[in-house]
Amino acid sequence: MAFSRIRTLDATSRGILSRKAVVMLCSLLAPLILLHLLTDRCASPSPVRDSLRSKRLVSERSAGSELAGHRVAGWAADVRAGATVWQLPEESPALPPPPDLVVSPRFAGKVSPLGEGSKKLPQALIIGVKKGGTRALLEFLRVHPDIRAVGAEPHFFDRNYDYGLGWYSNSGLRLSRE
Ligand SMILES: Nc1ncnc2c1ncn2[C@@H]1O[C@H](COP(=O)(O)OS(=O)(=O)O)[C@@H](OP(=O)(O)O)[C@H]1O
Repeated sequence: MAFSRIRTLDATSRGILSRKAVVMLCSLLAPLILLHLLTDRCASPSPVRDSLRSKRLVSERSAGSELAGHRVAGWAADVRAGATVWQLPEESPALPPPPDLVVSPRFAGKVSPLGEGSKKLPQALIIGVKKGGTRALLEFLRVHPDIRAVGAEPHFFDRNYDYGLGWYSNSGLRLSRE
């Protein structure tokens, strides 16, 4: 009698346990599947970006050379890498007109002791997180007589990359000395 009661209890607890296991498994799998779907969605290519970056151009290192149309010859990245791959836009029909660079009133007119120069791509970039002290670094570097620094942050890599190097080099900034 007592033995059969124990067997009945065991069967019941086994059922409860298996149901709990199924529920736990589902609650573990559901967020994983959701995460997978979300990451897939984020990683899916943008049609605009794809159409803009369909053309690739390998530029060889050539210090001091200038950008001519879609032909890129040399830049600071080349100095480090030896050669770099640029994805240049063939056309930009879907993009809004490129933004004008707005120079902060604090730095307006502060170009460099070198005065105006020709439009060239920069030979060095300052990259940093917000409030990381990049402005202070820029201002220290600007004091050097051989360094010409921009007064506005072009935000080329984070906001305006799709406008291409043409926009970057012709964005109204005189970036380096002739
Ligand atoms: N050397 C040094 N040591 C400690 N802190 C420093 C230094 N140089 C700049 N700062 C502080 O950095 C803040 C500005 O950083 P950013 O120029 O990157 O600002 S911004 O994100 O571009 O607006 C700004 O901080 P806040 O004054 O709190 O805004 C600066 O005071």
